[in-house]
Amino acid sequence: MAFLINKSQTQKVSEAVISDTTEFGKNKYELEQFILRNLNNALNINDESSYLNSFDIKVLSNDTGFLFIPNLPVSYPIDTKLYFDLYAICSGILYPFKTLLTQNNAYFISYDTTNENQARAFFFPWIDGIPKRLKIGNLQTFIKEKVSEKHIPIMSNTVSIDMTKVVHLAISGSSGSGKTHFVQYLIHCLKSITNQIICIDPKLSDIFLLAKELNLEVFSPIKGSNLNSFITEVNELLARIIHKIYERQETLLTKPETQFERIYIVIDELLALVQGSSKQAREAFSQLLGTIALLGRQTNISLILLSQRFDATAFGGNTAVREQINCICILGEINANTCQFLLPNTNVDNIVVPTGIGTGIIKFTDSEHRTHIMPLLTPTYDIRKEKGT
Ligand SMILES: Nc1ncnc2c1ncn2[C@@H]1O[C@H](COP(=O)(O)OP(=O)(O)OP(=O)(O)O)[C@@H](O)[C@H]1O
Repeated sequence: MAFLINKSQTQKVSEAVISDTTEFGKNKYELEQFILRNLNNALNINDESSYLNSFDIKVLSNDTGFLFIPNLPVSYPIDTKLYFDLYAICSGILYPFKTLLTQNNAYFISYDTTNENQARAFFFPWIDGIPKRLKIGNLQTFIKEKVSEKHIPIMSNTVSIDMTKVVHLAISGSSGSGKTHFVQYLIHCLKSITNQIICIDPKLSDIFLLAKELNLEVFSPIKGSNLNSFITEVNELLARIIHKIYERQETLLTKPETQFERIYIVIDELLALVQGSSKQAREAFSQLLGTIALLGRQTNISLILLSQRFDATAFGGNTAVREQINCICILGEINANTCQFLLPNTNVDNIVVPTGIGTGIIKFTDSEHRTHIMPLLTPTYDIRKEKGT
């Protein structure tokens, strides 16, 4: 059957838009046969196929993904390479009916343990359809009705961020890829939950203006001041936050159940902050940021970091910060180069990323879910319209 493309996903890619997605993909049996047929043709495993009963496909009844079940003995290794070969074939053929969630490693689960030949399977989690952009008419009404700390909607088809599980968040992307638009949305949402948002805007630009408008604490360089004086001011702020962390840790010693109000620290354009500053100021910044990154989880202090490029320089040389970030958004061009620092060891080649402004990929990691990566389209909203300008 020919694939039909969902109109909302084509954006500027093609004018030759066909009709909306059909119902294909809703029928479990039809999907299983479709995947089997394609694997029999495309999978290179010593001429083994489902016709020889060498493997089977099962779509989960709750529509969270499908299983590849090898039927032993088989002549092919059941290893990470096979997992990613299957992923590469299926992510393409399932578009636009399902979006496979990229994994870092082969996702093994046990299947029929009463039969040693089918006791294991590969799991390929997916979301139904393709991620769709959230188009918000009135941001304030939307926030009132839909946003809570546990649920910040990111895309339609129910993709949302649970900020109670996000320890630290990073947004990267080249200039004009939509970082500011996205973080402004997050700040608006977070403001409806807490006033404990501190913004640092080395560019004295959009984040500074938004923070002023929302009455948030904000730090920006004063016109004419040198870079060192600004990073020193930021270092003083971070030292103050670390003091707060230690206070909270002390409280936890005697009252371990204490729930602290989360404090968000938004830092726009990390590179602009560290570049050009003295080595001493940069090292102090790197140590302070590292301490907050490490101790923030326990004490409810979250970093929201933006940068055109993340690398060791952006963190002032302290790559330990990266290990603490559990929600990563990369906007703009997605390739091994743009992803190598934030997503090392991840093959992003087969992720079908939508084109256009405010698109890219998002990776979640939390204690309940396995790490997965999915295409991202950031929400569209128009604040000016609401202000009537
Ligand atoms: N999801 C979106 N929907 C509609 N417009 C968007 C979206 N994301 C970004 N834009 C628009 O694209 C333009 C560039 O976005 P933005 O300023 O956020 O990029 P940026 O990555 O922050 O760039 P820079 O690093 O230069 O500040 C802006 O006009 C913004 O309003």
